[in-house]
Amino acid sequence: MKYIIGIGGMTNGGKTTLTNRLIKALPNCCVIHQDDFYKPQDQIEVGEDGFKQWDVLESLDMEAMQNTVLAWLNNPMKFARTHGINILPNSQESGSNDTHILIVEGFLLYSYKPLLDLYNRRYFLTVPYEECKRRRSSRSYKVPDPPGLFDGHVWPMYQKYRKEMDNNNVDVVHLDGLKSRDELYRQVLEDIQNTLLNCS
Ligand SMILES: Nc1ncnc2c1ncn2[C@@H]1O[C@H](COP(=O)(O)OP(=O)(O)OP(=O)(O)O)[C@@H](O)[C@H]1O
Ligand SMILES: NC(=O)c1ccc[n+]([C@@H]2O[C@H](CO)[C@@H](O)[C@H]2O)c1
Repeated sequence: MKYIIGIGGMTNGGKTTLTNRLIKALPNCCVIHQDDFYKPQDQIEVGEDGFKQWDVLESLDMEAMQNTVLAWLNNPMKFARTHGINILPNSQESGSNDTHILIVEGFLLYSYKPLLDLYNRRYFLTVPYEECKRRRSSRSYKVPDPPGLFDGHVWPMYQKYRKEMDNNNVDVVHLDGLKSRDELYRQVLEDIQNTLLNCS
């Protein structure tokens, strides 16, 4: 069986941290990071607000990301091999040989319709505004945030896409990013294991 798990949510919600723990624990598990599909910097438009529009869907090559997901679906073993992932089961559970899991991690996962129905489970990590801003201020992205980006672009775009997701009633499991890394890991691992049981 093949399962696709979405680890979505706001910037600095803790998606990458959680994902890195999960891939170590799950059998035959591959990962796709949405950030790897950013268009080249010179193709990121400057908005009316004067900021480069890093936090809009158009800045990502979502077709390329979709094709990567489809490549995994078509042949998870080959995908794992070509991405340097050890495909031997790292779990002692019986049957894990037939279980293939793909984790897709990113901040705008559920705003791209063509992929929406492919997820077996969609998680959504959030933290309050102040905590998000605090965590973001200590991060350094490939392109550093210019002054004012968080309040002028990042947060308004989060609110816009979040509203759309809520209005479209996208079925997500909300996760409280203020919980400890261990607690989140235990909660999601258990929930994924239940999802595997229920889907099989
Ligand atoms: N549960 C947690 N509690 C406290 N801090 C956390 C937790 N999870 C992650 N962090 C910290 O928050 C910051 C952001 O974490 P992480 O990179 O996992 O977020 P992200 O959602 O992947 O962000 P982005 O999408 O912007 O790359 C990091 O400094 C990380 O160490
Ligand atoms: N990965 C990048 O190239 C990049 C460059 C500039 C800004 N970002 C930020 O990454 C977050 C998503 O993980 C978004 O909030 C972007 O602002 C990423």
